[in-house]
Amino acid sequence: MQVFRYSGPEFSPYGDDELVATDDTGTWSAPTASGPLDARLQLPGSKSLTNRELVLSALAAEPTLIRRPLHSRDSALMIEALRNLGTTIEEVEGDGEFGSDLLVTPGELVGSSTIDCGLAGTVMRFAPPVAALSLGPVVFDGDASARRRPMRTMIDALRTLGVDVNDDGRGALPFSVYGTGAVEGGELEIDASASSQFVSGLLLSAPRFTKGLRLRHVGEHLPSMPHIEMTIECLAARGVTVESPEVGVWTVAPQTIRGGEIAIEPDLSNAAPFLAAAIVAGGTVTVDGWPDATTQVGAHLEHILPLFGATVTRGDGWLTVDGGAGLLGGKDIPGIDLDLSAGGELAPAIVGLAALASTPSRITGIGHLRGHETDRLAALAAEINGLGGSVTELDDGLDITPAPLTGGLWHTYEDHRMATTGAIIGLAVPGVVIEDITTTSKTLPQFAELWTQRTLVSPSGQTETL
Ligand SMILES: O=C(O)C1=C[C@@H](OP(=O)(O)O)[C@@H](O)[C@H](O)C1
Ligand SMILES: C=C(OP(=O)(O)O)C(=O)O
Repeated sequence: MQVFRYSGPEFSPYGDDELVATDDTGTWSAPTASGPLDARLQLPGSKSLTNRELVLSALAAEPTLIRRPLHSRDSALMIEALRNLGTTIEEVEGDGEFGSDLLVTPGELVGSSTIDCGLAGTVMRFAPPVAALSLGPVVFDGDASARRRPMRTMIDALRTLGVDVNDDGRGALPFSVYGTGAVEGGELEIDASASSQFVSGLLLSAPRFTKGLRLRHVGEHLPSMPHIEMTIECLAARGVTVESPEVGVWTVAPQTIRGGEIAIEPDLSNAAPFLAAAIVAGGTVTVDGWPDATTQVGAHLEHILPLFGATVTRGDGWLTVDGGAGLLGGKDIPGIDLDLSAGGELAPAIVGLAALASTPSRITGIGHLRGHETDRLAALAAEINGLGGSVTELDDGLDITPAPLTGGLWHTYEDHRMATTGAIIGLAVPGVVIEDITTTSKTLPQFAELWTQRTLVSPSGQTETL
């Protein structure tokens, strides 16, 4: 097995032991695959589950041991945020391949701090209701690009609940939450069409509101429903009942949030580029640790990837994608027509595959991706078109027409999923240079290592083309 290491910024040729070409700025020459894969890998924990469990552990009545959590920028920011609010979080030895377990001991919630949200939607939407429960002012800010992400719904929601919030009127970071140690709660209407995380953030803290919460979504769209289901399931596992008397309405009575021991599933959304690699290079990619039942939207890959001609098999704790000969072996990838409103998080990888398809694709229901790490619709269109592709932006999606792609610089817009989408395309298109592969540290710091060492390793143990 060859060893992953950073090397110079120059693109190609890859020496025998130069698996990854990246420099201090994160520039990375995406490896091309030369033959069918036979890869099997494990992935670190789910960002969405880790950050929910961290919040619930901080709000719980007793300590929680979080097993096999994600260690990444987004989880580190959440840990820091909750520590600032009075929670004790210790790293303890665990059995996971990707770092320590976390022992979370809830404390009295205190304010008087500044919380750095980075670019993490989960931190900027889940932590403000916790700050509202704390005593003292809390300033929320983040990366420059985070100041473009929608926050108005949360700011207005907290104000409606009687919490004093000070912002500059843009409905975005930065803002300050003046917690008084308690939130009364009660009836609340919000428009969560820009992000499901507004619903999740409010539901996570709602059991600690004096009167609980009756939350109604009044907007036209509600994206990412599986993520709301995930929130409800995480609460249920801690003994908290959330009722949904009608679609778009949730009620939570004031209840105790239990601690205990919680194991985090692998991040199935981060499995998407690895599984997509089998469709491009051919052969098989297996992800171990695949849960039998899950609320993670990545589970939908089992049904989405066959639309691109793959055979997907799921067994006891694993999922395999078989791409047959693969695009590189002469097998065409069919285009697809898909409403991805439930799984917007998967869209960049799906669009990456669609850009390599032989027939047109239309991906819709993802207008809210304009408020993700970057305007993902604009970014995907610009980067694929920059390589010679033909992508048109729709109000709520993308039209992708087949066109021959050539190598070039793939900009990443500080977006982890832009980087991994460039890697998918780079498997088939020589000369794709990812502007900054370190953006993957947001949810999968090991991406480049796993991509080169685990995915592109042939049965003989030799790394394909590298
Ligand atoms: O609650 C969560 O953990 C998430 C919800 C979704 O957000 P949106 O509803 O804003 O798309 C998803 O895209 C994001 O990556 C994670
Ligand atoms: C939209 C995403 O992240 P966030 O949690 O920052 O919203 C994502 O990971 O695709």
